[in-house]
Amino acid sequence: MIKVGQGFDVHQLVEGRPCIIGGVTIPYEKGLLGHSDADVLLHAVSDAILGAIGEGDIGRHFPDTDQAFKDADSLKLLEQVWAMVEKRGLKLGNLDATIIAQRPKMAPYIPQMVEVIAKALNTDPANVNVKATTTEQLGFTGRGEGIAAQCIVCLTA
Ligand SMILES: Nc1ccn([C@@H]2O[C@H](COP(=O)(O)O)[C@@H](O)[C@H]2O)c(=O)n1
Ligand SMILES: C[C@@]1(CO)OP(=O)(O)OP(=O)(O)OC[C@H]1O
Repeated sequence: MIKVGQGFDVHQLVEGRPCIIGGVTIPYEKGLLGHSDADVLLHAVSDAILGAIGEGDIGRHFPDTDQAFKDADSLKLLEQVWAMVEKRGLKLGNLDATIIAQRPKMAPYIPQMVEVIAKALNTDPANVNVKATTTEQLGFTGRGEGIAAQCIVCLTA
């Protein structure tokens, strides 16, 4: 049995916030704005997993109206999402994600992001692929106003 899900998220880039992507704090002049730590990649990963198991999205499980999730560590949220998968006796087949950002340069931090995500999902890093693209200076990502991420996951019995 195979279950697939996809996730997509966007957060605004603003001054005075840390830039946390894939559980890694990236040195940059701006950071992502959100109710939680706004880790756009971990949110896309969480939504893909929730989609695969038919459990809606992270907003349903961790509402942004709940002070409990103010500045929440998105890695902890992902761990809670993954516990729902393990409860169903499923494991990760593979995961593929894309960060859409003009800047900062993600490549130096991607190996660490892969390690973080693989550990949270109790899997070999070989099953986790993270990549990045600019939008060639087009649109909100190209203007550096925000960062987007998308993810697809495959879960197996
Ligand atoms: N924020 C980013 C964006 C891209 N990369 C890497 O650069 C390569 C070229 O990007 P294009 O948008 O011109 O295709 C891309 O394949 C990534 O490896 C990055 O590290 N950080
Ligand atoms: C993660 C949550 C948690 O409060 O907050 P945000 O950081 O605002 O992130 P978003 O992707 O907009 O939606 C999910 C929220 O529930």
